[in-house]
Amino acid sequence: MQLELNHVTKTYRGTQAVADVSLRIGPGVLGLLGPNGAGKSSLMRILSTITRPTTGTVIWNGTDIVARPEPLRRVLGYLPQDFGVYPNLSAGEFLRYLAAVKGLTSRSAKARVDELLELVNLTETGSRPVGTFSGGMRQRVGIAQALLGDPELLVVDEPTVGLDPEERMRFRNLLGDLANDRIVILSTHIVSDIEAIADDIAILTAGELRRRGTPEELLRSADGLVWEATVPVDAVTEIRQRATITRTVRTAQGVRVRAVAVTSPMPGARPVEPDLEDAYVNAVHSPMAPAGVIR
Ligand SMILES: Nc1ncnc2c1ncn2[C@@H]1O[C@H](COP(=O)(O)OP(=O)(O)OP(=O)(O)O)[C@@H](O)[C@H]1O
Repeated sequence: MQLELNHVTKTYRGTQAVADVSLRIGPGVLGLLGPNGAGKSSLMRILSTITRPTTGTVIWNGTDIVARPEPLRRVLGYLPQDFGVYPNLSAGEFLRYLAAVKGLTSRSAKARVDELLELVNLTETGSRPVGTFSGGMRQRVGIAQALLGDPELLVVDEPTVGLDPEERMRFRNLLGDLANDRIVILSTHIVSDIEAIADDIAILTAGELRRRGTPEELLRSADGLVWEATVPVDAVTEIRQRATITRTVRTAQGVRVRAVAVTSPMPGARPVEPDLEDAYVNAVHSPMAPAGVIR
């Protein structure tokens, strides 16, 4: 099971959304992390064969998905960012409808839908229309529809947008559990969405792959670059001009500032261990790192 992107670019009428991205992806969770507009959705639409790359190739188990999309489509589950539901149908009705569209027989569709409703914890919603569901419940319907065909490749685009913290956590756990024997690609701009479940992280910004590695490798890439100091409130604006601030906490003594910089960016700063948020901010804001892509 391997997905391979070779020098993939995507240009929309003059806007370069994806710039020369090469990646080899195997089983497990790949967290695709990047700010808004980084090109995550464009890349995911390419992987889902919804759109074609402008240049470059995408190879699924040896087959070029642009020339022959069918082998990948048969094993693909996709949850797009703008996933829509038929609001008057119940979760079961909606999923059985999609199963029929996918070509499942009504008997196997019923069994599969019941199994998936159980998996995403929506069995109890009965005949309640999906239109009355919370954001988190709708996203769980979205994941269930992506899993209808028991996909080998599951692509989920910013699935935690609009979820409350508890729903977000449940959703993350569900995705982590699903990754055992398939490739799960999850895009987000929130580091904590992937921190606990991704064993592989790719950071994209302005269409470029800035870093690729395990969480440990990414942490190491920010070693020696993270500083903390408590400073007067009015010093923060000036520090911001010299360093990328990743966190500020008000304390009785002033503001505790955490910042990423090559050298100490403020008086009295002490170096601290980077966390993944620091490593992400460093990857996005620093010029292309000397090491470039980690692997
Ligand atoms: N269909 C399109 N036509 C023209 N420009 C597009 C189209 N889709 C995306 N873009 C542009 O390509 C760039 C990358 O967008 P993309 O949606 O892939 O990024 P993203 O990382 O998913 O961001 P977001 O989280 O905001 O969706 C942006 O500048 C966007 O405006």
